[in-house]
Amino acid sequence: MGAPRTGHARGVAQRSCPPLRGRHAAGASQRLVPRGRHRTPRRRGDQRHHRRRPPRIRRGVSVRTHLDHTERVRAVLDPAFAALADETELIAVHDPALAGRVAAHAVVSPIPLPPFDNSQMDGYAVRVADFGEFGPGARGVTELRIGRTTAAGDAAASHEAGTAAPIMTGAPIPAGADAVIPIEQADPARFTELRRADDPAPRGTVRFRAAPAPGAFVRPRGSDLAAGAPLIAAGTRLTPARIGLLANAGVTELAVHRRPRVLLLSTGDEVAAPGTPLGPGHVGDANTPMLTALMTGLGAEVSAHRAPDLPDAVERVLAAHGPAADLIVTSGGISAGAFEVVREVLTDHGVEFGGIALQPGGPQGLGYWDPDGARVPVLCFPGNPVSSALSAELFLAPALRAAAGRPERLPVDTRELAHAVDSPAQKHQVRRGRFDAAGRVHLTGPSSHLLADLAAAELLAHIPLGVDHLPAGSPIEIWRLDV
Ligand SMILES: Nc1nc2c(c(=O)[nH]1)N[C@H]1C(S)=C(S)[C@@H](COP(=O)(O)OP(=O)(O)OC[C@H]3O[C@@H](n4cnc5c(N)ncnc54)[C@H](O)[C@@H]3O)O[C@H]1N2
Ligand code: MOO
Repeated sequence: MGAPRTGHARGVAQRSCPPLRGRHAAGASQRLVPRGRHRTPRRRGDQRHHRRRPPRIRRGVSVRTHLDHTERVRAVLDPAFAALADETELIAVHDPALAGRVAAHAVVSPIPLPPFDNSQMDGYAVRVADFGEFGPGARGVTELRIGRTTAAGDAAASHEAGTAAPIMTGAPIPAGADAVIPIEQADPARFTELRRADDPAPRGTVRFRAAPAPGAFVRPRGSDLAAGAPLIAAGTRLTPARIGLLANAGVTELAVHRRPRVLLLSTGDEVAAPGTPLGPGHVGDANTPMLTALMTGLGAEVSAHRAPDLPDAVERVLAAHGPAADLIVTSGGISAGAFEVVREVLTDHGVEFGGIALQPGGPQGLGYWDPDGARVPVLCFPGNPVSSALSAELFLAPALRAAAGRPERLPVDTRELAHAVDSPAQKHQVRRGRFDAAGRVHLTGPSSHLLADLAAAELLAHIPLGVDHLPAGSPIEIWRLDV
């Protein structure tokens, strides 16, 4: 479904960003209200119906929808992240640093998995033919001499006809045996004679009440993966199971994509460094560790810096750390105040700033920092912590997830609102909330300083552009934070 278009004529980064492509990465939010529902004539006093108002977007003030902005951000970030695939590094499969990285190439298995036929159970390896007239599955007592024991780690033995050879889980099936009977199904149901290769010959017998099917409890060579079959495809994220699989197949190191390097710059005279006592008018720096955690968790390598509201200080951080970055992310200093240092400095570099029809996250900046032809993508987020966090989730996280081989979006669902809610019709509002015992959605306040509510949130709820009221019981699209 398409986004409601706002018909803006000017916009953020129109000149400095590549042309739009047909992405609708955030388009799911537009499914919030069922199609046509708002077209049904509303009866007076019908409280179950939401109110949809035509969005009022002020012309000429660079306002665009969050979907428009998403497309523009992706047009900047996707090529930058795609270029990282050209640079690879080798990481040992047993190095914990491999977790979450992205394989640069496809890898095929040099061996079959498992590499040899082996037992799925502790029990006796047998030949089905030794069960004579009873045949597979038939009942009747068969007594066999006890053969030599094979344990996990032993080389495959040779099976002597007419014996039941003790075998442990994972041990190679002796050549000639074709089934395993679990010890619980033997009589006696415990090992009475365990003689390994170099021990004296085993003695005694064991009885079975049923003949096994050929292949019973045998894990055949190659039954997990054939030799030459793909272990992982190029672009695959290294999950724990994939790392285990590579190691199981004997792969010792792997070429992975280089991680995106992000320069994070948090600005504000009031933003206190960690560990410093809060002076008057100061606030603890929430955004630096919050955005660092988000980006690191999505596979980026973050170099975080703080600068006061002084253009020279911002320029210094950019000059020192910008050239090594694949992306520059800033927090704060971009709205309408008198000391908007990020906006001031980066406008001079060609980054464009404007308003998005989104709350929180209205002010945004997008473009490139390009002092010496470096052309480093720049994303500027507003300083309010919830605005910064949601901007990162809406605009940056999907691109990082795509680069990291993950699903781009948080899990999406539609739930019932537990209470009525109002929203500014001229903005797409992203609210935070929790589920009640019945799975209905309770929203917390809309303000972008409510970080404690975000920290406790189980969901982000979307109230689309044009909707100014949703009655209790309305379906509402949510993005799950609790999974
Ligand atoms: N006249 C207008 N004023 C504002 C508008 C507007 O359109 N017209 N937009 C408002 C909106 S919406 C937002 S969001 C903020 C964004 O402002 P900035 O990006 O310039 O951010 P700052 O002013 O630097 O900070 C805003 C707020 O956030 C706190 N902050 C900043 N950095 C951090 C940090 N690292 N950790 C914790 N808290 C931080 C800062 O102290 C401010 O309270 O502008 C509105 N104003
Ligand atoms: O956009 Mo601001 O983020 O609403 O508070």
